[in-house]
Amino acid sequence: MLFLVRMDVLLPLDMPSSVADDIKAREKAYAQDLQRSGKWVHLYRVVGEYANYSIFDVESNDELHGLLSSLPLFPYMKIMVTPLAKHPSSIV
Ligand SMILES: O=C(O)C[C@H]1C=CC(=O)O1
Repeated sequence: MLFLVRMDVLLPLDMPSSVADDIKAREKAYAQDLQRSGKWVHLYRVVGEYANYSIFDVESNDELHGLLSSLPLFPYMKIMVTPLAKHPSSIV
């Protein structure tokens, strides 16, 4: 099952930079593990925003929820999920 996911990162302005840097480092490691596993298929920065658009390929809504809610940045992100279906004109 494919999902388009937008994540907007909203770190508290008063969060110490050492804490933010630790969360971002753990987020990067987790995100790269998921990319290597094939579940996090695409990850793009939104130009000019601290946000990304991603494509996930997972078995279920519950699996996606588990992956997203395990992101170290999860408490600090607004996440929007769009389920994707095959387009009738698509050739892939
Ligand atoms: O930077 C972001 O967009 C948030 C998050 C998603 C992957 C990652 O490493 O951080």
